[in-house]
Amino acid sequence: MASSEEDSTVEEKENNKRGIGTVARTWLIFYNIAMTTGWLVLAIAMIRFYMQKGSHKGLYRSIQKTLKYFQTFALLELVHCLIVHTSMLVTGVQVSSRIFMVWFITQSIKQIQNEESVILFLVIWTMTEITRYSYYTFNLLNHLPYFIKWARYTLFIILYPVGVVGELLTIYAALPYVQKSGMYSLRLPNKYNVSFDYYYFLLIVMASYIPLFPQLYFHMLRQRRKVLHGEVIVEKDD
Ligand SMILES: CCCCCCCCCCCCC[C@@H](O)CC(=O)SCCNC(=O)CCNC(=O)[C@H](O)C(C)(C)COP(=O)(O)OP(=O)(O)OC[C@H]1O[C@@H](n2cnc3c(N)ncnc32)[C@H](O)[C@@H]1OP(=O)(O)O
Repeated sequence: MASSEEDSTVEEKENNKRGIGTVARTWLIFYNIAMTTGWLVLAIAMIRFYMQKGSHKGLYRSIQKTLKYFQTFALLELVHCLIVHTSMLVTGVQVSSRIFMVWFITQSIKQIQNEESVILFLVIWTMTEITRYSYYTFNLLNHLPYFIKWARYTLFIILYPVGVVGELLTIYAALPYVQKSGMYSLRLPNKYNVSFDYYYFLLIVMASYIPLFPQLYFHMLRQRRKVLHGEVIVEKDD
């Protein structure tokens, strides 16, 4: 009895430290378990597909539903910024670039779905998200194994740039199809009198990785120093 009271006091103290209430904490635990499970299902589906077919061709098609579902669900992370200590700007860039890759590139341009680069970013995203969501879950439960904490704040050093390479190569592979089909583009003359060229938009998106990706990467390096080495870091307000 005494011990369970002590446990709940420790838990309350941890929650107070994070500044989140019981309802928010319960929701986050549910969300993080659901997301860990989703990305684990994706990992198993990819491994099974590759073992059965011996090729990556058709892999994206076979997992697209699960991917779309769980990556889109991650939009909720923008709402979570209101309850956890995280930057809305950093989260916004991260989530929107992923949604963009799934819906406006890979899903929209069927011809590129069998590119190796698609498998590259899918594998990298999957490894990252299984680690990240299991870290959040165990952390919220106050039972965080050190290796998960270490993996969360170390694997990204390699996974982040490799994931970016996969994404950029995929957008690059999409360019000729976008140019040829004129998809999502609006040519003049039209009744709105505006023009939009998705091909050039994609070139701008690719170029925007140059200023934006280092911000995300250095943010994670600062988080690493804070969490693994206990450094006190003063972040600028977003
Ligand atoms: C419309 C066209 C748009 C085009 C835009 C083009 C932009 C191009 C640049 C973008 C490039 C991105 C490429 C990317 O997609 C490639 C990859 O992802 S490759 C795979 C490798 N990736 C990673 O390793 C991802 C790393 N990124 C992240 O982890 C997050 O996304 C990030 C938002 C960067 C994390 O930042 P955050 O500040 O949240 O860090 P922490 O995880 O340390 O969390 C801080 C505190 O918040 C608590 N927290 C956060 N979320 C939760 C949650 N769900 N549940 C519970 N708690 C949560 C966390 O515990 C920390 O709290 P405390 O400090 O109290 O412990």
